[in-house]
Amino acid sequence: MSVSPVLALTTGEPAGVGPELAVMLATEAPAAGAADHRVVAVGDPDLLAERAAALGRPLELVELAPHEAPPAPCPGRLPVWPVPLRAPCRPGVLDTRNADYVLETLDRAIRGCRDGEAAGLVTAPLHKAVILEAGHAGFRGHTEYLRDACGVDEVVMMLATDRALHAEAPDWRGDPALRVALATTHLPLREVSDAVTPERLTRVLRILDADLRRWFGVAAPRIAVCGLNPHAGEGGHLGREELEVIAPTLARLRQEGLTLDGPLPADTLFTPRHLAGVDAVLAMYHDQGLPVLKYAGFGRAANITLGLPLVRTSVDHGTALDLAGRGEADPGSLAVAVALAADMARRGGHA
Ligand SMILES: NC(=O)c1ccc[n+]([C@@H]2O[C@H](COP(=O)([O-])OP(=O)(O)OC[C@H]3O[C@@H](n4cnc5c(N)ncnc54)[C@H](O)[C@@H]3O)[C@@H](O)[C@H]2O)c1
Ligand SMILES: N[C@H](C(=O)O)[C@H](O)COP(=O)(O)O
Repeated sequence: MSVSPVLALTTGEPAGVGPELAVMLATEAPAAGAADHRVVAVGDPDLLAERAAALGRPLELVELAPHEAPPAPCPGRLPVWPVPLRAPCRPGVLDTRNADYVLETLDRAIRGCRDGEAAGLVTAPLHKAVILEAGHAGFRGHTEYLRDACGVDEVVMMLATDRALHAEAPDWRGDPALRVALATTHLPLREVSDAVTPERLTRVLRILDADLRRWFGVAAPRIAVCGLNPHAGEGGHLGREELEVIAPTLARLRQEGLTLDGPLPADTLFTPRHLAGVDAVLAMYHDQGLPVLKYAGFGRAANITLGLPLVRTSVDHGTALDLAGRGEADPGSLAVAVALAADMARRGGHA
């Protein structure tokens, strides 16, 4: 009999919606047919109790000692790996004193995955600017932090709509399936062109191909690759990255056996005819790919970090400071992120 995987859920920026989304998830009955798993929140128990009270949701918080097994899942009960806040927190009000708290929750969860306490990591949103303003120069996001913490050279950010999570369901009638991976992640636009190198594209596409097989059960991935420039460079008249970098790299990788379309003009790639039969799209930069994905499935999509030695998923949204503490944020993406992490853990995680 398979044991239900334990997932560590970091509750993210304490002034954002993360803590209350964790409360919502813990107090709602799982959807029929939902994957079997046990969630352990990583954060300040008093903060979670406060948000549960504000939402009027009774919640029993069970503080776990290191390596203590969480109890069986039960709506209204939330096991916690406790990490204390550094300063009192009001919803919607950022405080640089809590930046180290956010990073400590992540470190605790990473340690838990490495030590076999958890089979995967799910992250609620953090606020990048407050971490930078607290003095963590160079901080870019969870994705890059996990890359460095795990000591790997490259990771790939991919967001997927929940249709993609049910690829095996032939009667699905929901949003179109879409998986969008990024060649570059949190970079100012003026640095993107220099970052699109043959070396980076090669690493990213190899990881994407391998992890679609490993985590998503895609036997022979077909990946559509965007150009960088309008009309994929218009034959070199609107930029030469397609001719000099992207196309030659794709040609080399095809010889390795990867199935790659492109480079294709990004404006028409995201249309049903071009997406038919495609398992993932590789966009060259953040706002080339993610607006399309979020238009198709905001609130029903998850963010996955590929290329790590551990399972990591996240929500498709940020800290939503404007909604924090009001109980109005949609927990849909967090539910998808948790279900996907459980699925990935079953396919090949650690614990
Ligand atoms: N996974 C993550 O950690 C993650 C993801 C995206 C953004 N961020 C960070 O979050 C911070 C704020 O970013 P932003 O303002 O660009 O994006 P945001 O997603 O926080 O907010 C954008 C809009 O979406 C709405 N929204 C967000 N989540 C929602 C939810 N669950 N239900 C209903 N509406 C929701 C907000 O109210 C807002 O109107 C930034 O620091 C950003 O870097 C973190
Ligand atoms: N780029 C992501 C998004 O727009 O949803 C987001 O900022 C998350 O990044 P990390 O998971 O790296 O924090």
